[in-house]
Amino acid sequence: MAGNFRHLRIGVLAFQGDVREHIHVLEGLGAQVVKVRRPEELGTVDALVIPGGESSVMDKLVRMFGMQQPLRDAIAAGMPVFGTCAGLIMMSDNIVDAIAEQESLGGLHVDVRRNAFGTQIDSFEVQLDMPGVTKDPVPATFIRAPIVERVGEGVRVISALPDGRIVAVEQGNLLGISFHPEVNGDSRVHEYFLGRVAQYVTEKKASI
Ligand SMILES: NC(=O)CC[C@H](N)C(=O)O
Repeated sequence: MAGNFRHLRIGVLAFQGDVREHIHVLEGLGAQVVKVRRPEELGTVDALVIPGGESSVMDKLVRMFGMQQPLRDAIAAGMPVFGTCAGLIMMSDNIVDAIAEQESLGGLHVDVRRNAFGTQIDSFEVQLDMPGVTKDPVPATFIRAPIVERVGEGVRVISALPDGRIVAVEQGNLLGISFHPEVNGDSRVHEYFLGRVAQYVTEKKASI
């Protein structure tokens, strides 16, 4: 394992979705992990993971628990956030096919399309190049996955499928990925994120 992440306190937004899988990978990398459902819990973490699941349900729960504004504030304040699949949808400024009343948190300047590969049968796994994130390709599992249809200012495309569809982006401290790096027993994408968080925490301390 490359970094030492013991000093990092990582929140996983724990309303819905594959919370447990993310916790497993993050703890395996040595980070302290807490489930986040309340503003007080969000206030204790260095960074946040928004898991995969169902974005419309997650959105409802986020609003019901009074977490929409605190999460928007945290993103605006520069907190590193890593969203996978539904998590990417939650971070996006615009959901082109949002279901009625569905809102996102926004912050990540992209347009995203939900279920872009069709329905459940269109779950698949590929080996994906992620230059700048990992040296070798990562196994990427797509489950009713979204794609990024437009990237705005300051957004870097990290990975695209061979046909050009964008499946991973980064904008400052925000990392959004269409697939599920937490389900393959491969922790390299999380390790990359924790490396970014470590850098952020060091810079934040230096500026105080
Ligand atoms: N695996 C996933 O997170 C699927 C995302 C789901 N299709 C949504 O719209 O939220």
